[in-house]
Amino acid sequence: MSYPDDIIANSLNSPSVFKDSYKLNPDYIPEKLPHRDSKLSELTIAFRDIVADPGKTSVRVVITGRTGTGKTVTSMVFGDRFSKIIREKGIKLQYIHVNCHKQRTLYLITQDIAEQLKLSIPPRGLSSQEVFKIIHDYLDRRNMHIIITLDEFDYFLTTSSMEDIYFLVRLYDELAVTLKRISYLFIVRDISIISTLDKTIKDHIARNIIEFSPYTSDELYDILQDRVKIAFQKNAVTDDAVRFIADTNGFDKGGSGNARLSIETLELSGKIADSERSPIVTLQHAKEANSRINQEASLILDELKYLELHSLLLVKAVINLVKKENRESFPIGKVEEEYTKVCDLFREEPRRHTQVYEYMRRLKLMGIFNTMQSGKGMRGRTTLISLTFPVSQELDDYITKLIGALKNSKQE
Ligand SMILES: Nc1ncnc2c1ncn2[C@@H]1O[C@H](COP(=O)(O)OP(=O)(O)OP(=O)(O)O)[C@@H](O)[C@H]1O
Repeated sequence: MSYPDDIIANSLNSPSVFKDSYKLNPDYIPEKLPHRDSKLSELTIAFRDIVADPGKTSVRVVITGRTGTGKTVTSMVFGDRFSKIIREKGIKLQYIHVNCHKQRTLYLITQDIAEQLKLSIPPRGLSSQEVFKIIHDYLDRRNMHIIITLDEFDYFLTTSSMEDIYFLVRLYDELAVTLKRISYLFIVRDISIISTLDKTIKDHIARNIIEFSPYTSDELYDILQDRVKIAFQKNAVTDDAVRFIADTNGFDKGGSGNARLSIETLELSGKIADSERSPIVTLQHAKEANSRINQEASLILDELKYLELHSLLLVKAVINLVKKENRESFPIGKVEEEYTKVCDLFREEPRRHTQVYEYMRRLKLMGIFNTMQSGKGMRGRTTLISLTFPVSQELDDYITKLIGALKNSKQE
């Protein structure tokens, strides 16, 4: 065979550490969910009113937690199994999962729900309210109940009109029905978005909040070992490699506690091993994969080095808030308040309000801060600030060191 076909054919047939790499894909739903048994149980308890007295109440549950903590996968597994078990008890229940980031408007959400119910809706001319009425009539005719999961609900709350939020959440104030056939599971990354909502909306949502904590390194280790068993050849991944990935991402060791990132690192480690024609995934492969995945984060660390003192104090303020409150975004006023405290701690005179806002604007332009308008459903609109990168103990120490160095150089 001639060049370059020989290379391609050779690589195509070269051995692989993978047995079934699809099982590392984000869309793959694993059979087991280590360390989420208690969440499956909490969800069941929250929704069991549907079984006790079908149609009496519309259950509302909120799942909250950082990215990669298993919110989506756990709710999908729960929905699938719960509806099957309930069906065996003679209650027709369907689980419907809608991603509000993909279906960005109330109209698209209702269309998606109808589609999942295999209900054909005339393509044009009907309002979302009318579509909901058709859905409800359909459920009545079939004597069915549904749990609608609105994943990435933060997006809906921040982009939709007050009217649409009201309608969706307060559904049964608007629809005159005898049996409440629709229950909701709302998934939000940041619970503060709920606490700043109007009381009339909040009361309909925040009755039952289930929190998903970031995974510890031991928890990630178990999750990764499960994937190693199903996705890799026997004995192809060293224990050192798995332990390393679990330790760098474990929340208790200063990582973000993100299972997605950990699985991605495992997959990349395998690809690197394959490209080197190594029959096993070693610690070195895991380290290489980790540094490639974290390259973006290290670019940000580089930028932080060149910040002036008060921008650093602002970054430190947000880090403090993330650690204290275990969430990601904060109203701008709260950040300024924390900044004043940080200044006190470092014996620095805080800058004036307008100057602080100018620093924040620059941090946003540099890609260090993210800003987002709070939802229309919130009392008064405010800007919410978050960091564009995950907080770790290492980062916190690094910023403190940079602040110390700048203060020293000022005194000299
Ligand atoms: N306990 C677990 N056991 C096995 N796999 C898990 C577990 N938790 C999460 N995962 C896997 O980690 C990845 C991320 O999980 P998932 O999408 O559910 O997180 P999430 O909390 O919804 O994240 P985001 O907020 O970014 O949407 C998926 O591939 C999922 O299968």
